[in-house]
Amino acid sequence: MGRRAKRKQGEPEPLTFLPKSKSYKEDHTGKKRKLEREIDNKKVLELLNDDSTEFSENESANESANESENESENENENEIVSESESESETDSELDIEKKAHILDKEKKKEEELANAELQNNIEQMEKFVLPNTQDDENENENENEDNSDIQIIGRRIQDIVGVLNNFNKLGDKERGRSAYVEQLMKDMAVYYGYSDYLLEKLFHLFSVSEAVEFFEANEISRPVTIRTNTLRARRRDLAQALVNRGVNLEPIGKWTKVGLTVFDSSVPIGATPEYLAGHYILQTASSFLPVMALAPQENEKILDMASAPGGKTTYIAALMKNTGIIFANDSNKERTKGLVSNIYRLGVKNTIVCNYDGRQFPTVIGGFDRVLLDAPCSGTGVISKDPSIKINKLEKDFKLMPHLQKQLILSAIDSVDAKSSTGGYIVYSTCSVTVEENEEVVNYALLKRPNVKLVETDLDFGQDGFTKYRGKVFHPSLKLTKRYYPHVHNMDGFFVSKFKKFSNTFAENKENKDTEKVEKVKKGKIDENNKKNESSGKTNITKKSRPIEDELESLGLDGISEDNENESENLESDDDPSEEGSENELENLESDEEANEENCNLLF
Ligand SMILES: C[S@@+](CC[C@H](N)C(=O)[O-])C[C@H]1O[C@@H](n2cnc3c(N)ncnc32)[C@H](O)[C@@H]1O
Repeated sequence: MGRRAKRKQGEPEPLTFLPKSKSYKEDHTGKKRKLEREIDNKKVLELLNDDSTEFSENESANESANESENESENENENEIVSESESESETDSELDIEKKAHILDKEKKKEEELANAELQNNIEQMEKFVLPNTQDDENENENENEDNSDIQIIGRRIQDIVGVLNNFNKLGDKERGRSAYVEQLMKDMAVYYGYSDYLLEKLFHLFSVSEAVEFFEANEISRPVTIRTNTLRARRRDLAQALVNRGVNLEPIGKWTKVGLTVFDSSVPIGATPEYLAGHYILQTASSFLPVMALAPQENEKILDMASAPGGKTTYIAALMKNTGIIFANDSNKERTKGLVSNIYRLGVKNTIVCNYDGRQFPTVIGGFDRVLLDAPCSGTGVISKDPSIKINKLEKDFKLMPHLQKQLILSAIDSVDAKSSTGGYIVYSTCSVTVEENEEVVNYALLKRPNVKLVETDLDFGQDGFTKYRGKVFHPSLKLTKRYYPHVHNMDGFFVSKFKKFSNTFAENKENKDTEKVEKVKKGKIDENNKKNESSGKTNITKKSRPIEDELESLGLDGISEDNENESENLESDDDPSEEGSENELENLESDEEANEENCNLLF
């Protein structure tokens, strides 16, 4: 296990020599932050007044917990509030703006001082020589008897970064920049406790300074965030109820009207009456993004292809106001239990839970208006939550996982009806930041399915996806995909892409189609089924006019309803093709490794 999986007492301080990105610094100011939050709770609630439109009118407000006041009273209250809203908002905004200005000034000053100090350090630094021999190491250790190895490595990381930031002046030209970078990666792998393989993979996503920020951010937990379940509550009412229970919170940011950041709480946030009544779900901020990009509409038919434990499914249901129908699928039967319980708790009534291998979906049911594929992934965006990823993910995983992801993405595309009057969209997301699991998978889908194109995610922040990476060149539209990083956005690392399917056939690109057929024959049964459909010029699309009930009956699935106590048992029927779960699925993929290698090279 990594030596720095969790910072312990006596361990060296975080590497603070680099000016931190704005959002990162803002959100990790500890005690000072907490005091500010306590003063501002009233203002937060005032600012939340405009949330009233969020609540689904279809649901009874009587289901609310303690704050279940008469709904019409609430409506009247809202009207009154909205009359005076602009005035009070302006006042509070002005107040907040003033504070923000003061904070901005302080921050600027701090950054200037930090930069000056950094420059000073660089200038005063003697010419740094890379550690060469064991003797050098021993010498260092003797000089700093009090210091542990890890502290020495920490300091060396700082030194090397200093040199690399001013290589002309401080670097040894003969040895070259790459020798320093190599040493830096070795040291960082030890310091942060990563396998050399993963550290290198992640390191190359960033500039040197940014890489250190990324690895540092992975040592710190992200803020706890919750999503208001608008099927059962308004954010403002929820915030008020939680503040009354001693919870210190504020809206996550302007980009979401349903999210709240919880700074601290005198009650367990996963066991409040509001939680048990389904007014909110604990959900990381970046998990909101794929659903926002999907933009589900009321009365649509939507597939959530890899859905357990249901954070995104239940958000989709809320945006659809419990209308239409969602197929929430997951190949892992065990995990569907959590999905079912979230669906019940949050009052979702438009969702069917099913348990197929997502790669089979086009042979099961098709004709979806939208499909979300929140794909299984290596989890390199959530290392702060699961530090075991630092050493557990092997080279093999970064071949097998993209292989599965590529099969799933084609299946997701084939499950959508391009003729949908309201949709025809596919969102592909992962909580990983590696290029193999993101841009390469999307690029592969574009190549294999010329009947789709990438479109804007409509997410108003995030970094653009890579159009080239370490010698590989992707389709220029990859720029439309979005990347999220812990050190930049103070949320889990995430990737979001959105496709529009504009045709149910893909005869346009004959060359690709032929290549694809050959590969499909290689791959066997599932793809044989697809091939039959393709030769008829169609992807697998169930007629949309067919009543949902018939479709469900033919699948042996009934809707989840409160009347049917045995529902989840029924859903775990024995015709599940993927009982063994994702571990074994990946094992099975090994025989296809050759084909995978081939696919990885198919770049635009
Ligand atoms: C990232 S998690 C999904 C999280 C979920 N979307 C949410 O927001 O709560 C990926 C899921 O994919 C499932 N999975 C793995 N292989 C699959 C496959 N071949 N078909 C369908 N689901 C699969 C895993 O069981 C896991 O629950």
